[in-house]
Amino acid sequence: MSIEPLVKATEVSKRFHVQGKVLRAVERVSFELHPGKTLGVVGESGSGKSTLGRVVLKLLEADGGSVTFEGTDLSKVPRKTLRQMRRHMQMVFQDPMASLNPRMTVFDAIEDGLKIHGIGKSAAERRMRVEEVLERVGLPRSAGVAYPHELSGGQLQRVGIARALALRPKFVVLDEPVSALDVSIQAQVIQLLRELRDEMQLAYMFISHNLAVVEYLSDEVLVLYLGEVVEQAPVEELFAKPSHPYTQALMRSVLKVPTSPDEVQDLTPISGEIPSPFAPPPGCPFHPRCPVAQEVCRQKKPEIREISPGHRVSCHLA
Ligand SMILES: Nc1ncnc2c1ncn2[C@@H]1O[C@H](COP(=O)(O)OP(=O)(O)OP(=O)(O)O)[C@@H](O)[C@H]1O
Repeated sequence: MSIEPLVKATEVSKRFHVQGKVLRAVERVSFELHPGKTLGVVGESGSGKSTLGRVVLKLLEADGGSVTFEGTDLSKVPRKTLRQMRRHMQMVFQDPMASLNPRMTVFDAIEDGLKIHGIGKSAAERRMRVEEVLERVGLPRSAGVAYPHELSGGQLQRVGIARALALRPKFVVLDEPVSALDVSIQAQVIQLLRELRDEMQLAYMFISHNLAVVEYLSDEVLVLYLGEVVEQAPVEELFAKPSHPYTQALMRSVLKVPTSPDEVQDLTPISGEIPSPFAPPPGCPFHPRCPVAQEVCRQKKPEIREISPGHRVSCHLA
């Protein structure tokens, strides 16, 4: 493993201004990501996962903190350089249909990306590259002539992945890449993502609201609540010793990968509503929903602290 991380985020924050009010979408998030590794990002809807992904790729401007890619501070690179860097930093979305032009064939959609980034000297070279990547993501060559509406959800997501990977990126943000797919197809696509990562030494930021999906692919996990990291740990550690009540609640609220066909799983939805991001509660932002909250949690905001190497938690009681 290289000493220098491929991607490094330091205290990254992003605020939105909506009708005169400030919404803290991402608040002081830090992480390091190395080639071949996956950072899982989990949290309920509105916790800031997509915003974090976009800020890290500089599709959105951060308000605070910094992001470096291969040691280069993204806030300091000129637009032109950023455009050139983009091929190495790609994003795959939940809904591939929305990001594909309905009037473009799969082949053209993938080739388009190559043209934009000036990859492949000739049409023949680009064709080879498109066919190679289609095959690599498990699509038949004939898929190239298909239009998006002719493909299934799983095939479309493979196209989305192919389009990103044709550029041979180093870092890919996967934003809920399997959430729209049937459960049986989810496993296939996740397996594919894992193989591609290992083969190409890709670094992933894998965004999902489902901890069970994140577990299989991640090396480290960030748990976000109202834009803030409440827990951050190596994946085995997080699942062995989830230490924030929110992480524990998330774990109880999603189906695990069954260990036997007749295993019965008890699902407990997280109680209470997510507070308004415009007016987060005082003290610990999770206290109104926390089953073990005490007076201190209502009064004082916990600082994130390390409870064992690489395991950080923001809870008074952890
Ligand atoms: N462009 C925007 N303008 C204003 N508010 C925004 C914008 N984008 C996101 N937000 C708000 O920022 C917060 C974080 O949103 P974000 O989409 O990052 O969360 P998420 O965890 O990805 O949720 P989901 O799983 O639903 O996509 C939410 O309160 C959302 O309403």
